[in-house]
Amino acid sequence: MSAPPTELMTTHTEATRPRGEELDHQRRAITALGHEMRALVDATVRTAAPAEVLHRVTDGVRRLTGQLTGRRRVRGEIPDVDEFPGGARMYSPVTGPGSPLAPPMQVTPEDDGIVGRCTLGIAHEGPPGYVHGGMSAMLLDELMGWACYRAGTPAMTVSLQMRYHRPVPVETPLRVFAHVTGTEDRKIFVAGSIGTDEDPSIALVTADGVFVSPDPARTRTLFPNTP
Ligand SMILES: CCCCCCCCCC(=O)SCCNC(=O)CCNC(=O)[C@H](O)C(C)(C)COP(=O)(O)OP(=O)(O)OC[C@H]1O[C@@H](n2cnc3c(N)ncnc32)[C@H](O)[C@@H]1OP(=O)(O)O
Repeated sequence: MSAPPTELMTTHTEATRPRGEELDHQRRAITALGHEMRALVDATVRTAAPAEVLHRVTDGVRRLTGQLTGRRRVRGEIPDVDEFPGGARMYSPVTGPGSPLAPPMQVTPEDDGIVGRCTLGIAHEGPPGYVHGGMSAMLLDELMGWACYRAGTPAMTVSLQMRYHRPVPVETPLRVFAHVTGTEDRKIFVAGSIGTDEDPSIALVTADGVFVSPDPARTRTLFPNTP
């Protein structure tokens, strides 16, 4: 019998999902590769190497990509190493230690809200020396989503109003903050800000968001692979 098309394959069953030591081992390996990939991204956007070197590196990277074989995750599939919603997301573009795109931001609950810490690099630059405005929105959107989850209501952004007061420096430890300011039925109102770790009292960027907790039927349609 031939193998089913990749897009029809299901995720691992509960019985085959890695646990304990095996899960830790897999997550450490994912984190190590993510770390090296971020170093590669940083080197890629900084280098002034001549074209011959870039061509040689391109060939090497293509060979490495070819080694990442095995079954490939398909759209909507929740990785076996993740806990969704509200737990580890190894490949999140914001918090995922396995993502070459993520800073990654470390998230810690605090009494009055939720805090994210990260340092962005030149790969995240907009104006020279400063963070791209879309990156600031991405950090805040993610952390404001965490604030909703922490308040007991996983929710999705329906509106995010950004205010850019001062430019956010790259290569500088940042403190992102989010807290729920109110709720109204399925709507959650969240405020957020970005400052530097050194002087978090100066808000460089602030945001007001409206999040909506989808009703159960909508959640099942949007996330059919959620346990
Ligand atoms: C579930 C947890 C997942 C967490 C993952 C991490 C998330 C990180 C943050 C994100 O990046 S989320 C990704 C970006 N957001 C989206 O893709 C959401 C796209 N929007 C939708 O899919 C639907 O709008 C949604 C499922 C969220 C809600 O659809 P529903 O059909 O359940 O709700 P409905 O449209 O009836 O709206 C509910 C209420 O919100 C109100 N509303 C909708 N859009 C609004 C808006 N833009 N501003 C203010 N209020 C708004 C709407 O008027 C209504 O108010 P009332 O009940 O008082 O009438």
